[in-house]
Amino acid sequence: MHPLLSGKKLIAFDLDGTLIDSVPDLAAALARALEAEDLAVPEQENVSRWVGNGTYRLVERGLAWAQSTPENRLDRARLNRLYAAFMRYYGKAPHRLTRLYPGAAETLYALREAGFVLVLITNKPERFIAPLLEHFALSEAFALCLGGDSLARKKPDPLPLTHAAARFSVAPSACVMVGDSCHDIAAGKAAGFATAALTYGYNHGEPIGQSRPDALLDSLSELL
Ligand SMILES: O=C(O)COP(=O)(O)O
Ligand SMILES: [Mg+2]
Repeated sequence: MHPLLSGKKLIAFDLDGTLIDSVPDLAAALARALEAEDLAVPEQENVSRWVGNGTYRLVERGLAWAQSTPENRLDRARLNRLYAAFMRYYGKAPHRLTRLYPGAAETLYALREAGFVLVLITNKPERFIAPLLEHFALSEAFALCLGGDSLARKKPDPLPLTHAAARFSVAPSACVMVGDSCHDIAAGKAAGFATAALTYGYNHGEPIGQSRPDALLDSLSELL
C-alpha cells in the first residue's frame, strides 16, 4: 500500500483525467455543437486544457476560442444554445471513445477490498456519472458519487469533500483526495484531506506538481 494511505479510511477519486480519458467524447460533442453554429472546431489537445471546471465552463472556453472573444464578452444566448446542444450530444455518447486509464478498475476494487470507503467527486454534471460507471463496470465501486451540480458548490471548493467525509463520519485527516487537476488538490487541501495527483491527467496543460500534492503518481496502481 502507498505510504500516503497509512491510517486513512476514505479515498475520494476525481473522474475525468484521473479514472477515465474522456476528452475524445467531450471533444466530439463540442465539435458537433460548434459545427451546428458554423463555428471552427478545436483540436482535442485544446479541449483537454478546458476540462476541469465542469461542462458549462468547457463549452464557454470552446466558444471563446472559436470566436476569439474573451469569455466575459460572449453572447450568453448563443452560449446557452451551444451548451444545450453539447449536453444533448454528450449525453448520447459519453463513452464511445472514452477509455479507463490503465489499472483504474483493479486499483479501485483492491482498495475497496482492503476496506477503504471510496467516493467519486467529479465536476462533471451528475447525470453522466451513472452511465459512465455502468459502462466501465464500476457501478459497485463507490459508496457515494457527487457531480459538479450535486451540491451548492463544486471543486476547488472543499464542500463536496467535506460532505463526503461527514456522510461517512470520517475525520478529514483520515481522507485522501486523488485527482489530476489543481482544483482537486486545492479542494483537498482546503478540506484537510491528504492529496495525491496523477501526472498523466489534463490540469489545463500545466504540470500538476505545481499544486504541491502530498504524492505524485504516474499510475493509479502506485496506490497499491
Ligand atoms: O470538468 C469536468 O467536467 C470534469 O472534471 P473532473 O471529473 O476532472 O472533476
Ligand atoms: Mg479531473
